[in-house]
Amino acid sequence: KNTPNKGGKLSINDFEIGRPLGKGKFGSVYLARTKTGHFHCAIKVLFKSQLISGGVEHQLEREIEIQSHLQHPNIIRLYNYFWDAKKIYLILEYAPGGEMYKQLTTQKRFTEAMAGKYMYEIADALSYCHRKNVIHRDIKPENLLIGAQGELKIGDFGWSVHAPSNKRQTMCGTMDYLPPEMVNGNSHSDAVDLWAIGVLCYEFLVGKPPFEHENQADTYSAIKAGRFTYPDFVKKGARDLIGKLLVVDPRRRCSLQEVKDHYWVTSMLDSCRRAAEKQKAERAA
Ligand SMILES: Cc1nn(C)cc1-c1nc2c(-c3cnn(Cc4ccccc4)c3)c(Cl)cnc2[nH]1
Repeated sequence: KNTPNKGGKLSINDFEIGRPLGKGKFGSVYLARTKTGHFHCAIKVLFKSQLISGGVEHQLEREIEIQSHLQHPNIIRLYNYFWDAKKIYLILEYAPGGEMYKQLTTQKRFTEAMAGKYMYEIADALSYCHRKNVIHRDIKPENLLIGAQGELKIGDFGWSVHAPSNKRQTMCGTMDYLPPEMVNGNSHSDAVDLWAIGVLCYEFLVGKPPFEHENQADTYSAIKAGRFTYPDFVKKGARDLIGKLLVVDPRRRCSLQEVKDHYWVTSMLDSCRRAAEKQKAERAA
């Protein structure tokens, strides 16, 4: 019934639920809007029973704790959460552009301008996280979304649910993004995110990750050796940046600030901004 909620306690009755956006092991994500004000959001519904049988309730607490305190234009906001007898509801920022992974699959690979802009945005988001002592540890296209202005949004802090579409076969537990120190079982630092954005940049430009091999053993050995090759169409500037991130020794990887200041990233960012200006001028004309 549509009685406004009493006493201000937020509940699912304050929202109108729309189509499913993502489905997964522990629950689903729905498009939703508030009954008052029609504010659009994404509601992630998780089943307590499955969280407990999955032994992941503490991970959820940590993810909520982390994501509710992060406020950055390239990170999906966690506005609020509440629960009822059987479920936990996370009220998340809605990203109208959908999943980065789907964009990449459809386009096969991104232009240098798009890849460079995305690299700036994710480096900015991660340096914000690292300043708050948060390591993402799970950067990959499946965990990225696209905002209303086509900007990259880190969509999930370790709680990825699978969208209805069938994702990459190796999706659950793809190890393409694992850095050598994690493959070797060594302790890891925020440098794991540096390695992951090196893999991401390569995949944005090439359409597949650099260490992908038929069998796991070859992927592991390629990662541990930092062994990969570029197709001819990958240009010098991009190779320079990727080469500074895909460094086996985590201490020798370039910093997020160096990614943001990298000559290839800044020149791609400028060309994106010029293209956007031109588009805006044409629309206004
Ligand atoms: C799907 C989809 N298509 N379109 C047009 C918009 C969306 C959309 N989905 C979301 C979603 C959404 C849905 N599922 N998931 C799980 C997930 C997490 C990270 C990457 C991918 C999937 C998140 C969110 Cl939280 C927030 N905003 C979203 N927007």
